[in-house]
Amino acid sequence: MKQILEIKDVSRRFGGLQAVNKCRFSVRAGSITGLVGPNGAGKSTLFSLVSGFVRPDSGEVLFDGNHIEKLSAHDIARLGLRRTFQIPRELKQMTVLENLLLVPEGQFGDQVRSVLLPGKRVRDEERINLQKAQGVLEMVGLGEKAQHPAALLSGGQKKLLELARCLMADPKLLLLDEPTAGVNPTLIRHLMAVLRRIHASGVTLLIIEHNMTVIMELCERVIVMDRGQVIAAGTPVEIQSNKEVLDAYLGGVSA
Ligand SMILES: Nc1ncnc2c1ncn2[C@@H]1O[C@H](COP(=O)(O)OP(=O)(O)OP(=O)(O)O)[C@@H](O)[C@H]1O
Repeated sequence: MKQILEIKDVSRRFGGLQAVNKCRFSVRAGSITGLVGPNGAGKSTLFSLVSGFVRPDSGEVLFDGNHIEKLSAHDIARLGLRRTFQIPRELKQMTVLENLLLVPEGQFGDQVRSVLLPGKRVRDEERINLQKAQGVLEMVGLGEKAQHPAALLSGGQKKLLELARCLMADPKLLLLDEPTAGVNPTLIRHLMAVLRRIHASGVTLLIIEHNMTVIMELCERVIVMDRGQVIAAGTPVEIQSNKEVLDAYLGGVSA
């Protein structure tokens, strides 16, 4: 069983607070894995450590067998590991489609050599990216909104746009930070269908989520963190009846 992500004894301290403490787990390639835990457990910090936005104090992170713990966020993203944030970061002044067209890298049109290359090559690339963006917007269900200003999307639609922006980069692994937070129940069903579609297209998903219905329905395996550490891992059913997990959520006061 190939592991696409291996987190080995990763730690990070903020002043006096040990936010992540020798955290250790793996994510199987091709899986949908959940990452859960009470508020402040260190889940988002762990995402930042894995995606290069925050540097670990110690420990190793391997993506597709390669060490990435010292790489920049930009380089990690280029390898095919992308993340979303709890609060989407769309470019508000642009249309939904323009938000996607900004993502592809190394476009001939962006480079000095485009001046030297035949215009057809630039136009061909623009046409390919446009087709890709339209396909991605259809996939997430935003096809009708392509020409809308991103600022006018609902909270749930902004989450879909952020997903779409990630998909433009052809990720192998997507880290999703609370994709359903602030999303209305109807759109949550749609979002879950979209996540299944993304997964079926070959992308591995690691999802931080407080909505247990989403975790139970989507994930084959769940990792539970508390106080910066992994305290349990297993199937959603196993996790639900795990005493340590119940204690962590209830603040250690369960019977
Ligand atoms: N940049 C930072 N500076 C100082 N403390 C931080 C920083 N980032 C996170 N923390 C602290 O680290 C701890 C873990 O936070 P983190 O956001 O990773 O938890 P979480 O499990 O994602 O929580 P939630 O489910 O509420 O989002 C918290 O106590 C938080 O206040």
